Amino acid sequence: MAGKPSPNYEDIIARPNSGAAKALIVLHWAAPIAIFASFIISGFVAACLLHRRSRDPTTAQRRSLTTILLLLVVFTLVAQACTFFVQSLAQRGFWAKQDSVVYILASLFAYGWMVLALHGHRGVLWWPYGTAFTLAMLLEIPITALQISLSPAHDNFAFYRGALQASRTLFVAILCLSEGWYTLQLRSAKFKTELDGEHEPLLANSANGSAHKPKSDSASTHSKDSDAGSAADLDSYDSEPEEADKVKKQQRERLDAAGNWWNYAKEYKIFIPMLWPSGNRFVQLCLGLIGLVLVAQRFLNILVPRQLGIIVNELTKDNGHGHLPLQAFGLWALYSYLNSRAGVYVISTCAELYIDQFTYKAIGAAAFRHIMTLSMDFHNEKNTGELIRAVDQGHSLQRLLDFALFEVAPIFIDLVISLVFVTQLFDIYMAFILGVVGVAYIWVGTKTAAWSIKRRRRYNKAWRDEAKVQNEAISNWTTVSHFNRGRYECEKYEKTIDEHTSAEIGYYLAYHLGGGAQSLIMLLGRTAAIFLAIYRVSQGAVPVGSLVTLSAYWASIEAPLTSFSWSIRALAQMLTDSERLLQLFQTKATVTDAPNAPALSIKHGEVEFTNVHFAYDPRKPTLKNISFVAKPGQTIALCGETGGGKSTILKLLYRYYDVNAGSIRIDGQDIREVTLDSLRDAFGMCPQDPTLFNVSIMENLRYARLDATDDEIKAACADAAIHDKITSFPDGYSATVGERGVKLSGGEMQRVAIARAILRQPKIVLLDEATSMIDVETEATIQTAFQRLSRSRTTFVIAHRLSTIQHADLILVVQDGEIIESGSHEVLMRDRGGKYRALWSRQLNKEVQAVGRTLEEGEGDDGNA
Ligand SMILES: Nc1ncnc2c1ncn2[C@@H]1O[C@H](COP(=O)(O)OP(=O)(O)OP(=O)(O)O)[C@@H](O)[C@H]1O
Repeated sequence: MAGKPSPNYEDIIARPNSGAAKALIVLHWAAPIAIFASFIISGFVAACLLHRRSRDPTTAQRRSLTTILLLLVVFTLVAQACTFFVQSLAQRGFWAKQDSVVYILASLFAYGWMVLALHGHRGVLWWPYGTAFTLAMLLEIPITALQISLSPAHDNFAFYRGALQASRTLFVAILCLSEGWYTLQLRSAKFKTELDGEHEPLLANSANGSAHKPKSDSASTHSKDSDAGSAADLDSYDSEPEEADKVKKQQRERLDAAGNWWNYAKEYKIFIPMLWPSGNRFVQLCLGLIGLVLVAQRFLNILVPRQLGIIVNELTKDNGHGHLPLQAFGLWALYSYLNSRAGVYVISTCAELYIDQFTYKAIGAAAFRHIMTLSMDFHNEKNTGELIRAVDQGHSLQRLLDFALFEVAPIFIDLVISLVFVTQLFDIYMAFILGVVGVAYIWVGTKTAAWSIKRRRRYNKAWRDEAKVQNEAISNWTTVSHFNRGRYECEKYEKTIDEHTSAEIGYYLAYHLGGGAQSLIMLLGRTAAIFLAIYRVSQGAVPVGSLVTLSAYWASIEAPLTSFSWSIRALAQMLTDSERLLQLFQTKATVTDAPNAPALSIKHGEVEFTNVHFAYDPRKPTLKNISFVAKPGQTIALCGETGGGKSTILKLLYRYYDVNAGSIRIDGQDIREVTLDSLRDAFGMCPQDPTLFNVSIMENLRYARLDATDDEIKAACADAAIHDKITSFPDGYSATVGERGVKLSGGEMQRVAIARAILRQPKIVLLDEATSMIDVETEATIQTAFQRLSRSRTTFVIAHRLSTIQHADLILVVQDGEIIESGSHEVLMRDRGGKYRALWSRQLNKEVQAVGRTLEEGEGDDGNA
């Protein structure tokens, strides 16, 4: 080490070689490090243990008192530093002992950090302060005792330093006591609240809703905001179920606001299987290669500037003698090449490409698979534009693995290496400058990240809103034009663009201002380090090559710090962007396979509904006590007024939803106890409003049975009375149908859907108003195909046109979620007061009136003629 020994060592302390003096040196080095480490570690532990930042009414007062006392501590340190400075000016040859300087500088750093941390958030996490103050008091007392006992007599400067040291110990003791007092106060307040709670009724959310109301505003603030495992959690147990989600959301927001990254990041473990290539040897090899390159880079970062210093030292030694340091230069050239983008970096950048592609596929495929397995309730609520953007933004997680392994880990290693290297090159003061610059740089980076994350969230929301408005207007263009709302939609869209751009500016301003502040810190640090290096060279303490090495090495110091701060911001951005993807993955399908469920086996096709109850919304029952048996091969018709629950019966049979009570069995097997795939494979469904993919008609038809031949598809189309129509299109079966089939008429779409059902040759047929948009003449043709399709297959038909279901084996009349009549057409028609008979007569009346009107119009025309 190149440190200069103290010229007047005895001036500073008496008995320099005594055990007491040695103990003081050890305490000087250890105390600030231990105090700072205890503060950081207990902060980390508190965050992991879900301790919340306290925002109770005493926080402001407690924070002010702690700040004042901490500033007094800082003042004593600054004053002590001044005594050394003034003494070095006043007494020639006086040089402060290194351990005393390190003690003062490092303590300044530790207490200064605590003051800043105290004002970083609205709330304060007090636990780390309590730990650090207790430790500080335990260490400052022996330091004070040793310092005073070792002070030389009649030395004014030593006397002042002793007095300052003693006052600092006093301030730290007051800090300790005040922490203890406030903690006890809070404990007793909390205890009192709990006791009061015992007098409240057990059913907190009683009918009048007043039982759980806080007694006063301050009590409410206290219960919500006090620390660890606090009343916020209790609130969530006591609230109404629908409130629970809201409370959870608020809790999460508080965790965000508290900066509790550990808990926030823990939810992301869901993505680990997508990021870690457990089954892919090649990608694992790529990861291994990157690891090797990282180790090599750590060495090269030091070897290149060190070699330059060696060249300079050789040149200055033999200045003007024509000696060329060829070997040193050759090594420098080799190290520089290896450390360049043409060297070992090529390996890591190529390997990264494969890792990125792996994660891209893993995340994209998993998200898509998850969306496809979600149940109908999710798909009814979803917004397609938002969903697609959530998956897109979720891809930023791709960088997460690179980030964790190849950026964060090397940064810490680089920082430790650089501290050791500059200490070895110069002295502990250089390492101190580096440490302060590093911590200040990272601190500003962290603050900027926290500052910009809120803006980033707003920016993301504005971006999604813009996509949502755009998507809705474009996909509902017909409705927009029906109501001539083009201008209204344009204005609405422009507003969302304005919100998006203003949120974008807010975010990027925060981002760039933070970057500027960090650059300034780096510049100041560099200036201080170079100045110290020049000073040490001018003193002859180190060779000039060390200055050159430091100058060249500074880039290697800056790089990890810059990427650390970038990485924090990138992590914040990645996590924010992927929040929605996380929510998506956390959404569970409500209809799933039971564990080890067998496949459905259909021998006869008997379907039995037993006391089925169901509601989309628990407040309004949709189906009540539905029971019937469909014998194998029978056709069951469902009719009744609109909204009665007919389609819901088919949806339950298809297991779009699970029944709330009762059961549905096929050949004696409860449909909840067989696999969904095997169940749905058994059905051929013709929905009320079929939709088609924007591909050719042929491809749309083949979707029903992927291995169907062209001839089979054409035969099915002929049965569904659509073959001739398709061949009349200019492109025939190759014609594309437009988005969701808009190029086909409603009747044509229905016939394509019928052809699909015929092609599928299912075991059970479900026809939900399959011919509602088809004219009577064509329907008669299709009926023959239906009869063929439903022969020896259990068939369910929903139809409003009763003539189409009169031959059904069993007709169920559904009204307000109940089966009010059942039987064959003949049986139901016999009941004079029955609903079915009434429906028939109403429909017949309508048809007679229509025929009458047609005849009248015909006669009128004849008369006119
Ligand atoms: N996804 C849903 N969420 C909430 N309520 C729904 C949903 N689907 C249908 N409903 C409601 O359930 C009730 C029954 O609807 P369903 O579609 O089964 O009636 P339906 O008898 O088939 O009517 P229609 O003859 O008009 O097709 C209606 O009141 C409807 O508004």
